Amino acid sequence: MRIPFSKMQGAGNDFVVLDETRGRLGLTSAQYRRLADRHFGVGADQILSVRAAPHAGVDFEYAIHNADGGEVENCGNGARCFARYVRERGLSLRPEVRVQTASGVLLLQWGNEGQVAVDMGAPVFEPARIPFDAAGLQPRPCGGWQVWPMALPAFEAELSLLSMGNPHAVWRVPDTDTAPVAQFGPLIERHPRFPNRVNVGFLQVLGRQQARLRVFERGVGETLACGTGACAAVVAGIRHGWFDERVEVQLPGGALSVAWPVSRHGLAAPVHLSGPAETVFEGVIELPDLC
Ligand SMILES: N[C@H](CCC[C@H](N)C(=O)O)C(=O)O
Repeated sequence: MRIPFSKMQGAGNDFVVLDETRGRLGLTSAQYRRLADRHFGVGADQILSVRAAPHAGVDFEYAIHNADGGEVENCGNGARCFARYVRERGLSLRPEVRVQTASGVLLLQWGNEGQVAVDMGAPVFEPARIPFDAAGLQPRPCGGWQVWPMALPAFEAELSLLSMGNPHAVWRVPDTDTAPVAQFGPLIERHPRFPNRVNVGFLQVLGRQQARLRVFERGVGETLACGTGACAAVVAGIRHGWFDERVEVQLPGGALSVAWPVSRHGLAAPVHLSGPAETVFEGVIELPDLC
């Protein structure tokens, strides 16, 4: 199957974007994996599928598949690339675009110098909705929980858990350069208390409006940036009292800006994410039938 695609990136988090506005391609999980493969395919952290609006309340639908082929609920960097994609292709010239994802509706707004702002919706803290199995655990103050990763010597960390439509665990570390991302990222990602697995953020607080972050993403591994991960880290830090309500987050691939106006709207306040989104190249791939 010959498939045209756009290769895009937001702060180094990279995507293959497919136009399914005239009908679905019907790809299998194995075909999504092949598209994401950096040796046998195009190479990407996620595959984004742009689809026609499923109902009158939104302008488009957007499906997200991780490099492991699994479909997921949300992608913040992908949402900004989505906005650029539909604008560059003339699919929408509106300054604001409403997009249905598997976890809800995102509002995308064009900013200056190619920046795109996304209303990512409100964070969710109830364990059952993250989801997180909290049986036998007492919540620590400010939303932090204590989790013991399995098959490890006495290892214990306080992880702040929340959902941005997709599940996140945030671990504050003294220095992201020395954070145990490769060692503990996969173990926490697959911890049995996370029935849908989890994205793992390693957060360094630089000041009340500055942070550094590395993210071991569910279904991918460490990426150069994670938009929902930046949102989760800032929300957790605000709840802990470490941050003001707008934070610049430095990730290995670039900077993202996150705001959560919780003092005005409470915990149900929407999280706003803004940052870059660029098209790297266009291409066509001959994709084999893979089951
Ligand atoms: N790996 C994530 C999806 C992509 C999130 C990330 N690329 C972003 O920008 O939010 C998950 O499994 O929930």
